[in-house]
Amino acid sequence: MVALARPRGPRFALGVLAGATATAAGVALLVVAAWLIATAAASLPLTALSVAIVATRALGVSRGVARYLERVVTHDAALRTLSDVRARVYERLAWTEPVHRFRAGDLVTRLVSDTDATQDLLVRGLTPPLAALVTGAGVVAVSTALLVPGGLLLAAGLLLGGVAVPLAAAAAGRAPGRRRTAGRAALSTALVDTMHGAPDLVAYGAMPAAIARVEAADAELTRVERRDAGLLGLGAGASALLAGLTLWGTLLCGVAAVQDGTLAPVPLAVLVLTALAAFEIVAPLPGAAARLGSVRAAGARLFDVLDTPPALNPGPAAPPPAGDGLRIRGLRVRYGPGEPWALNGVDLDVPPGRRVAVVGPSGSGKSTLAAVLFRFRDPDAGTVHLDGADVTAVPADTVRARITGMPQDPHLFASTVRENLRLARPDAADADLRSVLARVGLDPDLLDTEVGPRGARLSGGMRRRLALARALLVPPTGDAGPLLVLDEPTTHLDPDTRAAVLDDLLAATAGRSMILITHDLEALDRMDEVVVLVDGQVSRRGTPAELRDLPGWFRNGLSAGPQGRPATISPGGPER
Ligand SMILES: Nc1ncnc2c1ncn2[C@@H]1O[C@H](COP(=O)(O)OP(=O)(O)OP(=O)(O)O)[C@@H](O)[C@H]1O
Repeated sequence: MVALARPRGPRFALGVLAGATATAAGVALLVVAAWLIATAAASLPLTALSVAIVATRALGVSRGVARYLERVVTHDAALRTLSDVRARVYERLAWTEPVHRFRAGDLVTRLVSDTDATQDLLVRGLTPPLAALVTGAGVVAVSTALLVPGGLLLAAGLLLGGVAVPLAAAAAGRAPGRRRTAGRAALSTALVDTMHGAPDLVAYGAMPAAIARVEAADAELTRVERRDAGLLGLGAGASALLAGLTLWGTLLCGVAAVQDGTLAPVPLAVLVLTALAAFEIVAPLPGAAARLGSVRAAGARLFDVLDTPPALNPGPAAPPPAGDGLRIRGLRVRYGPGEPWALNGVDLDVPPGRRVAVVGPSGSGKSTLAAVLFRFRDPDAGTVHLDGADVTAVPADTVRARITGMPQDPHLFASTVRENLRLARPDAADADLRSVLARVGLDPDLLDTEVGPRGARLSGGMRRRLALARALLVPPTGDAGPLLVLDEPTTHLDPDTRAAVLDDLLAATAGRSMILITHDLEALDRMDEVVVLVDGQVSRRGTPAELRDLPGWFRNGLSAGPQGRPATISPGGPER
């Protein structure tokens, strides 16, 4: 984690310097004040003390200025590091795989709290110990110069308060820190799951159990936090005890030295107040050390996201040449080593302007094909060429500009219809937005309507149509436009709406290259080709009319109708 802050090294060094200056100024202020009071007590003329008086004022001011500078510089460096870390995490998430691997609430915690822990480490765990080291050495040197046993006593006190107590606090805080980080993740996972699934939980009467889970996670976190606070209190108490013991020890040593005549009375006051001030240097360390356990646990969770192997290779920055559409050969994909092939040797051609329907039973690999085309995953074997260029060899965003559409579960953002549409084309004029809404059968006057979280204020049909409108809005890049990949655009719609949406969709996309993944077999007459996928392999391909005459899943599905369509089919059966 510290390595992440390396680019901000000079700023952190300046922060350490400013922190050390602030602490040194605080100690020096007390030392000079002690000398001033003790010397003034000896009734010297006040003018002889003018330098010390000015020094006291200067130290008082410079202490505040240096502390301010330290806070500004270290927080600035830490926040810049944090934004670098966040950018890396978001970039990693854009490669999609962690999104599928982690639960939503857990991922939110990793993104927010665990990333924030980096700041905790840099601001509290890095700068204060280094500043303490620099100032502590200086203070011990001054004390030793005044009285060797006093200096040694102070060194021992500072080592105990600045090293032994923080080490003990770090050891004692390791397990609670881990539990605290895990507890925070458990609470937000339970909360987000409950909020997302609230309608279903209410419908099945499972809400009280879900709330009980949230309460249990909350109670566990509170318990751990309370123990954490106790630990912090113990650390602060131990520091105060050590400070008191060192002060008394120094005083006794100093008084003995004054009686022996080896130390004058004025340096005695300086020595004792130096010891008192010196513990300001190590005071923040036990608290910071006790937090190291949770910082380490948060760092491990953060690197869990950053180290998740990507499902695709981002590719170098070079645009693909314009050309002959999509050409897939021998495509094989699986979701993990040893898992069955979701796609197992698929060939598919979609020349510009051609419309291909991909159908097949549930789990046959249709959405996996869409995921490869949207560049959410890379092929494990085989090739996908778009206009002559291998899609894995060009940046994912370049491919997504030429292959666009609607994933199986499109997301609507809690904003207006206009803003949801502009996601696809930020510079689209209202006239374009109205026209695309009309094309998918939505009222063009809806532009300013708030759709609610995940489009909750729209009907299911309207949500689907809005997502379709967004897919259709992507600017065309050639005559046939970008290849449109629509993954079940009519799912969740009632049969009448489904037919109407498909009709509107096919009319609105006339002349455009398209892959339509669907379970609506009746409406495919306007498609140029139908490809039937079964168990990740192409079992039949042809025009809708040809397939209607061939035995197999397509003909069975058509005769069974929308309600009776077979969900699965045996892999080796004669009806493939
Ligand atoms: N994220 C994932 N992790 C692991 N396996 C997955 C994942 N997504 C899909 N699969 C598996 O890959 C296979 C193909 O799934 P896919 O979603 O592509 O099928 P589909 O034809 O789109 O199904 P449906 O018509 O039900 O949407 C299935 O066996 C499925 O269990």
